[in-house]
Amino acid sequence: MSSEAKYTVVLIRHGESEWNQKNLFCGWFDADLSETGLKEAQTAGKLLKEKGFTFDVAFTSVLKRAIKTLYYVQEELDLHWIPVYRHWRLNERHYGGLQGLNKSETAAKYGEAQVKIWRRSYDTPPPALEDGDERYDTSDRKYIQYDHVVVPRCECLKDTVDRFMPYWHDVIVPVVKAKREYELNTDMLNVPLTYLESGQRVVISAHGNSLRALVKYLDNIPDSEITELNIPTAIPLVYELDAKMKPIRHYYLADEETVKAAQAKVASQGTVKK
Ligand SMILES: O=C(OP(=O)(O)O)[C@H](O)COP(=O)(O)O
Repeated sequence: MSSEAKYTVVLIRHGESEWNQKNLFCGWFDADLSETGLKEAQTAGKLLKEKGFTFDVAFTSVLKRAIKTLYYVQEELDLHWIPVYRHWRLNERHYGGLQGLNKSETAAKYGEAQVKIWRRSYDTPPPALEDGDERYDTSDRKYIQYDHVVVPRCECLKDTVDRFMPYWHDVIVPVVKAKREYELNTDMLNVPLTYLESGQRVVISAHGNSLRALVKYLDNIPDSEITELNIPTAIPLVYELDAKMKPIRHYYLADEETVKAAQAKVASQGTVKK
């Protein structure tokens, strides 16, 4: 850790899901990990262990591909006991009317440029789901615990930023700082204070676009440049932060060539297969 760095937060996109494998837009659909994804998650855990990482607290979404990835990381680190907080605010961006469509076929139908706008632009949402569409399920038990409807009809990255960042500021940051006195936002999480005293080393297991939302904020990436950011599956991304939670540096736990190839693979999912 560099000398001015005070905190470390590790981000990890889940391992390959069954829908990643089929190249389908997934979003809030609760796809499972593929066999490959499961192994990727185990490898990520082994790597974290080998590099000497450990965690006090973990955060994840309410989608099983992220929850299971976190579990396999915990398994490798023998950290089954740490508190794990799951929240819909860490979910993947909601892909609306694109959910379940094949990305290459969509590129063949609407053009690669349009698919890139849908996948990577900051504020252009995909088509919205309409009432009666079975993909718009507001009765899902994962979400009915809240006193207002949280299931979106679609989300652009800006929408994802808008619902992820309050959770970062109000829940994750105080836990990272192990601050004992802060305003609990009970709508989002009721963290017992006893956990806060030791809760400094945090791992966040989430999704390609929910992590793009966080990385955009942390690295202050302009809207026009976020289009080029792709986050590969299951390669831990380490952020070292100063006392004010400003990033000092970040790095993937893999060599540059491996990361670039994995990022290019993600980017190419939206191209027409020749
Ligand atoms: O559900 C998805 O993300 P996830 O696999 O990280 O959960 C999306 O289908 C990722 O697709 P994208 O890389 O085209 O934005």
